[in-house]
Amino acid sequence: MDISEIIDPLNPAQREAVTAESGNRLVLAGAGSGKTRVLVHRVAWLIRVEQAPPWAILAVTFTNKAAREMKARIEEILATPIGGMWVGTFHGLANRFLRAHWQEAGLPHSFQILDADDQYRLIRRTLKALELDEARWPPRRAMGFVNQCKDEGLRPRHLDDEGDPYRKRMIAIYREYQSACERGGLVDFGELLLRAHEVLREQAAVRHQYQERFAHILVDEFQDTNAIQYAWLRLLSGDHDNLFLVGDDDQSIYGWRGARVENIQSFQKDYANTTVVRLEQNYRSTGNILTVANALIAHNPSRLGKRLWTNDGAGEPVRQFAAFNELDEARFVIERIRQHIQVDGYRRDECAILYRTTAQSRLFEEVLIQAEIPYRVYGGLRFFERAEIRDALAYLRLVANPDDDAAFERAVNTPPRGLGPRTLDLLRDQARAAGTSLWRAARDQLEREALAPRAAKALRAFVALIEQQRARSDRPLAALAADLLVATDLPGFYLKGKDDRGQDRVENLEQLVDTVARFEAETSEDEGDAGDRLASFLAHAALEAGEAQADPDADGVQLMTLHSAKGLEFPIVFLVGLEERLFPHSLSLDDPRRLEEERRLCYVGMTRAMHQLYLTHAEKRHLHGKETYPQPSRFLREMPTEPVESVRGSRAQSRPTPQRHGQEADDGLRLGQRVCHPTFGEGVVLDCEGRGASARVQVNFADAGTKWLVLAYAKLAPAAQ
Ligand SMILES: Nc1ncnc2c1ncn2[C@@H]1O[C@H](COP(=O)(O)OP(=O)(O)OP(=O)(O)O)[C@@H](O)[C@H]1O
Ligand SMILES: [Mg+2]
Repeated sequence: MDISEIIDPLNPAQREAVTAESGNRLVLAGAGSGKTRVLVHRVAWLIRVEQAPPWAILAVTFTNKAAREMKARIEEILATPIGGMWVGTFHGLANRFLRAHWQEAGLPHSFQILDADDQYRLIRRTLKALELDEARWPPRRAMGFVNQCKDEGLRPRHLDDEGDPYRKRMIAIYREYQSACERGGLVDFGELLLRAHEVLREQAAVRHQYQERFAHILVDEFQDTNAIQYAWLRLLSGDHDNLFLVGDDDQSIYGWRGARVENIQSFQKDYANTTVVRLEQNYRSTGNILTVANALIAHNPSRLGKRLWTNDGAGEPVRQFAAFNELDEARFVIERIRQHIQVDGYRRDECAILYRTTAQSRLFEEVLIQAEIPYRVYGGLRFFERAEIRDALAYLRLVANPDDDAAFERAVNTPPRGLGPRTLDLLRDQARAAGTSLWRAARDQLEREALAPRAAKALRAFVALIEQQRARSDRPLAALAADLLVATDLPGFYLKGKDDRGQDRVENLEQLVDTVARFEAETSEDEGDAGDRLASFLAHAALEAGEAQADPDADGVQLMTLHSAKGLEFPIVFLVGLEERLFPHSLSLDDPRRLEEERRLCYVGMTRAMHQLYLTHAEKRHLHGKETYPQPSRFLREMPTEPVESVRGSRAQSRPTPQRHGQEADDGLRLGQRVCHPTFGEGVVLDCEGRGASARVQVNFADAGTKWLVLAYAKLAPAAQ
């Protein structure tokens, strides 16, 4: 048996983890130390050497993309397909489980997954049904409450209002929302996990079946599991001591969404016989990048403690750039990317721009478009989230399950059918009173001829459209999707629309038909039983909505939030917007625990870089519609000065007259002179450039940090010496 492919690419510590005998293992190790590699090779080892059948292995990844990559990599090592192995995200796996056990779970055969947007709408409808004012009971807060309860495994019946009227109301909203979900056969993301957990907990036969089946359970990014996910793992594993978990407490960045880094400690307590494996050699980043990242994360007090080292050289210094505004920042970044591509020979997709908030991508996109450099954005508006795609999906969902109220609401007047708000309100009232879906209420109203003739005609046409499509459910899915586009005339509606993206939207709709066809071709062998391919496509759409772009192969500069960069690596990384209130985010400033999480997020961002890391911030930025003068991020101050080098980049590009550096400014200010600014207080002149109206000075203010100011507006006065 040839095992060299499995163990040769590993160092001794990794090898030990990969070839370990059965028993619980926790691989606790820093960024880039090969945790994901160990997991992949472990699966290959189990199949090749321990002769574990693929179907006896369950592997959990953090994204669907990571799951696909893991599967591909294992198949490459083993040179054989591994169909039958369960590999996916917790949500994807819970979905798979519930599709197989819908009866035990008390769900309809073709239950529909609600994504975050649908969930939000349903919460709003719930508030309306309860006659609660959104201003007093913000739907986002209610949604957060529901999701948090589900992540902790709590149903309304488990909750006690503790005499608190606010909490009491939230529980009432949760209860009402949940019954609306039950009526429509709808399952939100939290419900997938909770429901799967309940089935395993309460139905011994099912539990035993899976405990027997999964001889090996492996989890990547364990530090970001929440309470219900951990409980789920415990049930699946039973007392088989077959958990192989890898994680890094310094990279726990989803606490705000219920992830519990404490699960790492709980695991060691709950399973006393766990062997902990540590990996300390980093294979990803240069010495300089590691030095700076290690120094930053050392500012977090509560760590399990580990240090990373590398055999590679120190490499380039980490480079820091202070832009004078966000446009200057974007131009600097794009200019550097151009150099790395043209001079150093990097590919575009080897350069990544990472930011804290999605809104930051827009300016980078504009500058990239101007520079004619292709790019791709992760985590922007993804294919399955676009309005036109959601409209088309709403029809598909009604075909799968007409009781899906969220889909009904979306489809019934898109394109407009002349159904007025009064008719719709009437349907909602009827549905609520009778405890049924909007679809049933609509049919009932039509049967009883209770509607005004115009409304009745419009509604009848809508019901007939859906029923006709339902009657022919044996077509291939792509044919169904194409027929629906014709029957609804969504393309015509968008072409006639006022917004100038009509053509774009029509192309997206056409792409949906292709996507459906591809899905069907790819899954026909895998999910054979799915008498319900449509339901499984819709689940796929809902689960994928969180990630992947339409064209995964495009070679473009990569733009993404720090959160979605988790687990990835790029030769060149730009970590941008390192400013107080942006990063760390203003919402985290008052809470030490959230501040630590922001620091971990910064650490995650830095440790994505292999060869070169840039850290940038702007001295002036439009934020929430206001012009602000942010302080550089505290994270910059927490980094050592040594392998960090300040660069003066392409300022020339955004500055009219770059000549005359470092001399005397037009109105006689000297380098090194102390000056006073009405807002920023006292500082020292560091640099001057330009003449006349465009003359600028760089001042290091004692309280406000270093800034470039236009002399004509700056109202600088010489400070008393
Ligand atoms: N023993 C090794 N020899 C050479 N390269 C390695 C070795 N182990 C890991 N690598 C490489 O180092 C990089 C980081 O590995 P990997 O992504 O598995 O780390 P990780 O610990 O999962 O990182 P993260 O914490 O960011 O998820 C990858 O490019 C991987 O191929
Ligand atoms: Mg990893």
